[in-house]
Amino acid sequence: MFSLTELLSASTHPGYSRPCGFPALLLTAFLFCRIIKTVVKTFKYFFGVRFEVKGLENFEVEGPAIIVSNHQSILDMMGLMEVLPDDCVQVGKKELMYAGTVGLIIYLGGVIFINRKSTTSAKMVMAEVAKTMAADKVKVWVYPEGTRNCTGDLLPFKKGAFHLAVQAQVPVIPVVYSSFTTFYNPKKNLFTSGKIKVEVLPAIETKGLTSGDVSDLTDRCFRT
Ligand SMILES: CCCCCCCCCCCCCC(=O)SCCNC(=O)CCNC(=O)[C@H](O)C(C)(C)COP(=O)(O)OP(=O)(O)OC[C@H]1O[C@@H](n2cnc3c(N)ncnc32)[C@H](O)[C@@H]1OP(=O)(O)O
Ligand SMILES: CCCCCCCC/C=C\CCCCCCCC(=O)OC[C@@H](O)COP(=O)(O)O
Repeated sequence: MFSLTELLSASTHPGYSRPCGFPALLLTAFLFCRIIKTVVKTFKYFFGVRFEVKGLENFEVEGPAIIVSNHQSILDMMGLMEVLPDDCVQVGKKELMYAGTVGLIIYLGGVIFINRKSTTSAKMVMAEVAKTMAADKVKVWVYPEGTRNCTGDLLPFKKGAFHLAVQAQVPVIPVVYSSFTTFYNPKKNLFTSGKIKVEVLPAIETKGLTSGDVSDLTDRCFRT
């Protein structure tokens, strides 16, 4: 069994690709996130993007949880910095790790990388996370659409996040970003000033649910 700390550092996990020996532990992630949050929060004024955050109290559930949110573009990451709990790691595609400086930031920020091209490997990593997130007392943020989508609508949810919640028997907390379509051009990656609403919704319990309930749980979260 691998702890989250191991998953974030020099894992020898067969389905997990993180260069060995690089000390990106949870504490590093925590400290690093603090720095990035401060920088991004300062820069948002320069970019003219404003945020209206609601429901932050819904993060105050006891113990770990799975957070799921929609994912429209890199702009989400600015909103993320407004709400990201200190005790939270994120799940991301492994290609991000190789994205130069951004990859390094993401790596140090404590992202758990999955290989979307290998269902078996992605499931294996998520199963390890499910086993250890309680001991590590962390929340795990997953983008259940599995890719960026800037149409103003939601893509169907993939079920990994919900399997994870059921396996770990932890609540799911949905987070919703309002649509960027009015001020963001995804093709050119350009945006004008605008306001983004970010709402943290009440937790959905999974205690007592089994793998047979995952589809219903996925639908329920999709509809909220
Ligand atoms: C502040 C510091 C800064 C640092 C931070 C900066 C920000 C960084 C932010 C980074 C942002 C990064 C943002 C990003 O990078 S977003 C992209 C990466 N994230 C994701 O892809 C997450 C969402 N994807 C999933 O959950 C997928 O389901 C996975 C990837 C797991 C598999 O997808 P795949 O397409 O291969 O397969 P499938 O979904 O058709 O599923 C196939 C079958 O398997 C079942 N199944 C699925 N999972 C599990 C499981 N765990 N245990 C048991 N079973 C499981 C499932 O029910 C289905 O069976 P059935 O139901 O049909 O019978
Ligand atoms: C000029 C823009 C200013 C935006 C401010 C960004 C805030 C900086 C904070 C953190 C460091 C950068 C993190 C960038 C993370 C990008 C994550 C991302 O968007 O990955 C795409 C992936 O999910 C899905 O990939 P595909 O849509 O399937 O391919």
